[in-house]
Amino acid sequence: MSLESIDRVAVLGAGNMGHGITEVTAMAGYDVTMRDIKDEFVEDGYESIKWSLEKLEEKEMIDESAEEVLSRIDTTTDLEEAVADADLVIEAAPEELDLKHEIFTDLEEYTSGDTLLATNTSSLPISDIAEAVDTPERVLGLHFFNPPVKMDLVEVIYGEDTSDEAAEAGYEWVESIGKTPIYVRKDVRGFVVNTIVGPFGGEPAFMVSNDEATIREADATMAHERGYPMGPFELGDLTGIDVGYHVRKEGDSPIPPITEEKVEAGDLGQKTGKGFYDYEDGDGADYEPEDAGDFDWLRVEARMINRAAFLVGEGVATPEEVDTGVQLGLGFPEGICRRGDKIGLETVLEKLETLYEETGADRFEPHPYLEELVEEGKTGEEAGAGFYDYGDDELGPYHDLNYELEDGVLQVELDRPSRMNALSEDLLSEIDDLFSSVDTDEVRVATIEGSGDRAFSAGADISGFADTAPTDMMDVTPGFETVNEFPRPVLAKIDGFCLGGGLELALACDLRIATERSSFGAPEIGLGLIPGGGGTQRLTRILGETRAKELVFRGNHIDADRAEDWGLINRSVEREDFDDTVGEFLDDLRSGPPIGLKVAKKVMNEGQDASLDAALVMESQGFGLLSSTDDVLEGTAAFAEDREPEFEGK
Ligand SMILES: C/C=C/C(=O)SCCNC(=O)CCNC(=O)[C@H](O)C(C)(C)COP(=O)(O)OP(=O)(O)OC[C@H]1O[C@@H](n2cnc3c(N)ncnc32)[C@H](O)[C@@H]1OP(=O)(O)O
Repeated sequence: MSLESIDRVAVLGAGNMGHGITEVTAMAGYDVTMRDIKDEFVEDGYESIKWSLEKLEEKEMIDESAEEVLSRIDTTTDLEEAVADADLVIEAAPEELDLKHEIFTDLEEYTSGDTLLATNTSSLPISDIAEAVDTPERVLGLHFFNPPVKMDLVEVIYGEDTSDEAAEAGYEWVESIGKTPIYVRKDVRGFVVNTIVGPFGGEPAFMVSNDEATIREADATMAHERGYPMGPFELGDLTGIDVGYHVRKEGDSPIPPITEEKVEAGDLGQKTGKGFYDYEDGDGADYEPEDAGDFDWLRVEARMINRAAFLVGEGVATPEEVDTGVQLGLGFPEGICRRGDKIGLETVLEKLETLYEETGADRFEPHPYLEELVEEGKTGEEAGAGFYDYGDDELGPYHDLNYELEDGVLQVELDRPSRMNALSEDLLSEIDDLFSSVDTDEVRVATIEGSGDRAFSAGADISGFADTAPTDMMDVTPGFETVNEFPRPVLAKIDGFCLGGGLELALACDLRIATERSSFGAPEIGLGLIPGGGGTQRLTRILGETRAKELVFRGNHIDADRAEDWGLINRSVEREDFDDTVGEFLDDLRSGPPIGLKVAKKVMNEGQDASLDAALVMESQGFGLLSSTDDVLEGTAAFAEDREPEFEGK
């Protein structure tokens, strides 16, 4: 049982999750059979896949045609036929344990002992489902999020008997389809993501029930001040108030009175036209930033951080896994462990202790792991350690970016795919920190790219704006300047949206290569703003006033071909040629003379703002300085000997 042994996949269920999983599996190049119990279910699922693939093809988000992807999908209503040759089966049937038992009993009969058996359940224990088979070691959870085509995260869940071999094969398979897996090492209710999200909706509902807050206060604070993609009540209305209600009921968790009232009245949210907000006779979730008041957000976040302490302390997941889970699965602006470390775990613990003392409610009882961290003085970033270690003997830890330094190439990936790699305060300071602390002797060239398949970066993180002081908003530039002044060439690899602050970051790089589908713009004017990370100045210098003003004043996007035509980027290339073109640039830059490139960059950057006379002096000083380097001796010797030079940066 390994990734190499997985060629054919069967997905059982053609509903929202089933057909979505089928689609992403086929998109990754696997042959897949989608099975449901009735022809009409299978046909509906297939039509939805076809529609979605055609949209993706239209937007150039897939490298092949919709037809080619569809040619890898078979459909059937016959379970045995669907799974007979499958190496991996993913069950995505309704959430009824008896039904899943029936399916897994049949799977034991129809599949070979080597077939990996996965369930996409979001609420049933994997171990309970695995009871139906004699070989529970090959049963695991692969929990996709809705819709699978859009959502990057998959939880890979161990049941009590799941073997490491099976879990690893599942994990690697998830990576092979371009999704991000996280391990859930124990079969806990809610796995990782739903464990954390519980208090996000639940605690504000208790507070409103107790007249300690209003719905609008809670939503406005959490969305506009704490940066969550939407307020807890808006979220409840969107997912269905009854859904959260049933999860609590099944888990024997106390139910907030307001939730109970809504369910009893049949006001279940958007689907019934009314929930916490009125969508028929009212304006829906119409809260505004000024509704925030003094809502006690710490009470909500302290409970989520306590749940994170449970997950980490009990060995269910690492802080990195918890944080990846909430960012990709829930669109949280940053990881919840990271947030705890920033708030200070002693503050979190104190909040929980006070509430526990005042109310006696179990949900506030601090988890021993949280107490342990605080007792050991690991109270967060300021103390140098918390959930994470912030020791300063190495780079990072970085939460919003990834980097790799190999063979002289520093590859930096902006890692906030659920927010289109929008530049949060953290991400900006991590860029600043990395480019100012990395050992430049080890680096010959750096690249910056976005993670996910949609954007280089869609600009500064708008969700943080309402709560940001004007002085902090003006703090965008230092990170970009560090990149601009980095003594090695920096190349922006752009595939997708490159907007606002994202464009400004790309402009701070020396070279820009983009895929044809990419688009560029300075949309800040639409927000009542102007570019604040060097955009007004660098655009004018690079494009000239006419084109720069068009971009800044109109706020429109231009495509990559026009961007190349205007000189905004060096190359616009087809996606399939992207890596090769970048590779050709990198080969030249990596083998070029480090000091020569450094001086060229400095003189060209600084010369732009000097008079021509002064700039020419800078150039000749640089020229003179280089003439005494070993690299120049090597370059001229290599020329005379008709060989490639080997520059050492001396
Ligand atoms: C000094 C610098 C200042 C600035 O940079 S100001 C910001 C300038 N940038 C912008 O104004 C661009 C804002 N974004 C957009 O216009 C759109 O997005 C796109 C055109 C890039 C894509 O649109 P679509 O395909 O419909 O996707 P989606 O649902 O809007 O975005 C997917 C998720 O990404 C989040 N997101 C996108 N851009 C930002 C951003 N700049 N800050 C924070 N989040 C962003 C969204 O909210 C959403 O998230 P969810 O799925 O949770 O709803």
